[in-house]
Amino acid sequence: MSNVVRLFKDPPSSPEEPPGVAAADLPPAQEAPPERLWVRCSRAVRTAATHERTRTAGRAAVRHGMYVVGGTRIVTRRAWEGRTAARYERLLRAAEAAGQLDLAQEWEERGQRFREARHRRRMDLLTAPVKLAKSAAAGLGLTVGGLLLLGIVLAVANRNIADLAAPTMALITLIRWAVFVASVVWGPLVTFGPFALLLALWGVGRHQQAAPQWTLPDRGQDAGAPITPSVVVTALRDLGIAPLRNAIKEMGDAGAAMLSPIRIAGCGVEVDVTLPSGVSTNEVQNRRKKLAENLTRHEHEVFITIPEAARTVRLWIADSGALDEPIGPSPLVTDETLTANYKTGRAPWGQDLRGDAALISLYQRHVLITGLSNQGKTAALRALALWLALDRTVEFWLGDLKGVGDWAMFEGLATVLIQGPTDEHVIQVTEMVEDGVKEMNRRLQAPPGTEFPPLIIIVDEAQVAFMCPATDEDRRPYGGSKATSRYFMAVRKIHNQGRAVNVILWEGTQDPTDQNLPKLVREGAHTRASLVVGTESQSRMALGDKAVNGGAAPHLLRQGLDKGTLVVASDGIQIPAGQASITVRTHYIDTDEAAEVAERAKALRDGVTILHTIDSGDEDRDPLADIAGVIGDAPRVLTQDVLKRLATLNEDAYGGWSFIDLKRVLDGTGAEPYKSDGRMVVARDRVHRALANRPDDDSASTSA
Ligand SMILES: Nc1ncnc2c1ncn2[C@@H]1O[C@H](COP(=O)(O)OP(=O)(O)OP(=O)(O)O)[C@@H](O)[C@H]1O
Repeated sequence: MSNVVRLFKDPPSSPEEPPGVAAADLPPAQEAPPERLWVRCSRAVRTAATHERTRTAGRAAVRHGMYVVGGTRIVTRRAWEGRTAARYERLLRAAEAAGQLDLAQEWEERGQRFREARHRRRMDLLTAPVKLAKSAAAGLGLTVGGLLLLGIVLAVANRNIADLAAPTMALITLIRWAVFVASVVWGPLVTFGPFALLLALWGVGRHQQAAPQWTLPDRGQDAGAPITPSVVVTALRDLGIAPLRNAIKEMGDAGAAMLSPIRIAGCGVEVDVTLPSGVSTNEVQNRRKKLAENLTRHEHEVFITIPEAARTVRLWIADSGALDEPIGPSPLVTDETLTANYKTGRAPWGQDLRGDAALISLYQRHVLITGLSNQGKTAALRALALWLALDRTVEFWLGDLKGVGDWAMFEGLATVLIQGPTDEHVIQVTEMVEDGVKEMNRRLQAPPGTEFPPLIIIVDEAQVAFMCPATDEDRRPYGGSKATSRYFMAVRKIHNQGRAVNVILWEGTQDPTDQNLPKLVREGAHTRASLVVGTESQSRMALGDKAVNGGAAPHLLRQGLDKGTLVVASDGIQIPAGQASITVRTHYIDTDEAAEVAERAKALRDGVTILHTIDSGDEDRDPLADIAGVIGDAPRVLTQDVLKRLATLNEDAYGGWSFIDLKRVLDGTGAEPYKSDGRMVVARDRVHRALANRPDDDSASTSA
């Protein structure tokens, strides 16, 4: 290494010495110059002064000092109010601030009465000295007279004249003792009295927490503390709404007059707050997070709704953490005997926040459920369908535009089941909904009074249909929201007229936008429910302005944590008076449980033929084969159901068919319609026999 030329005379020492250099070989480390004493002192002082323990001690000292100051203020005020009309004035102002004019009038009258009584007492005082002197003279005379009389009685009884003065002397001795005791006690009383007074004032101040906020112990410690009127009033006062703060300050101790009694409501409490004039309900609603924090709760644990009464907000405050507890399983899963009734029944969907069962009527209501992805939309929609499947009169046509098997259990239950995400599936779903329109039109033309079995058309992941770019041979788009858009127009028609003839559309859709969920489609649903969504504007799309203005806030639910929690706006569910929506935590029915419920529903019904696709129906039909196809495995099917299924299979060929046409085809085949239990049916075996015995058998093929 001797040929290495060093570029630096004194290379700077590296922070880490190369390994292998013995410590002894190193030059002695250069010692840092000693710090000045004042620097060290000031640093020590600063460390000590800013240490957490010092701060806590400092806060405690100020706090307890302020308790005495606050206590003095409170006691003085109480004394002052006890002697003057200030109390009545204060309560009068509080009632005025809260806009309670009746109450204000009452306080004014009471104050007036107090002043009159005080005036009378003062007038009485003017004549009091004379009265006092007179009664003192009378009292003295009576006492002296009484003592003398007692002395005379004693002197006569004891035959001793000296006893005449004995009672008077005894009284004088008593007075002397009293003076002696007072003089002994006086010294300590004078010494300790002020301390006792301070202690009493401190006690009052501590009880009322009369110290600045920053000196009080951390509020985090009492997270989840019980909700009392004073907690609610303080939380409202500190909300940052100036008129509310001033009004509450004016009210002083009377702030709780704004509150209704605090009621236990499910896993939380509920209280109505009548706001002072000048404070609007949505100002409070907009500060939900702050209010929740002031109440030592998380934002999602406080719900603010607007009840009927004017200028009133209803707060529902959850017990801390209670909303994170799961709710129990669905009655659909636990009660194997459960059945449904489309017209009169209500689906057991979940629980509201009060813990009451949330039951929803699905009778003649189009349904729309929205939410972000993977939050439980399919599960919520499916739970409704599973319940309704337990009414055997209900027919389902189902299109699942995700197609990963979420609805697979409806195989054998739904008359039409389309599962898949491609444009081809969208086309089939569109045709299914268009067939729904035809069925609706057919029903609308039926004689008045005709009863129509419910037909529920379900499209899950409907946004896929709206966003589909495919067009048909006439260049009409399947997706989009133009007047030519086929899916959109079919949905609109059913929304407009399907209800009365029981052709009902349910849609599940994800992450709504104006493009994937057009306004007219949103507005067309009678029951609108939303899981968590991203923004308030999405909440408005999902539930409508009215519900959101009334406090519905699915955008404030927590993504991932509030799975299955829906905000529902519908007249089919009981919503507390004055509110526009209700929050429902739905029972979760997983896919396996759903399959079990579906099996039960199937057991309630005959075999139903599933049409996995809708035929476009241009080819020549074979009516007998088609009849066999739509009968499926059921031993016999009502003629009207055969007609309906034929029409679903191919509207063009069979849409206009009546019983006469059916009879015409079956006449002479040996499979003619016949009466069973008083109703006309077609038997599967007979139709199959007719098919088999047909001379020109070659064209027979079922289209199922
Ligand atoms: N009521 C519920 N309670 C608790 N968890 C639920 C509930 N509903 C759904 N989940 C959970 O959410 C997951 C997603 O549910 P689901 O498939 O219904 O959501 P989705 O919104 O339809 O999803 P996607 O966006 O894929 O359509 C389920 O696997 C389940 O774990």
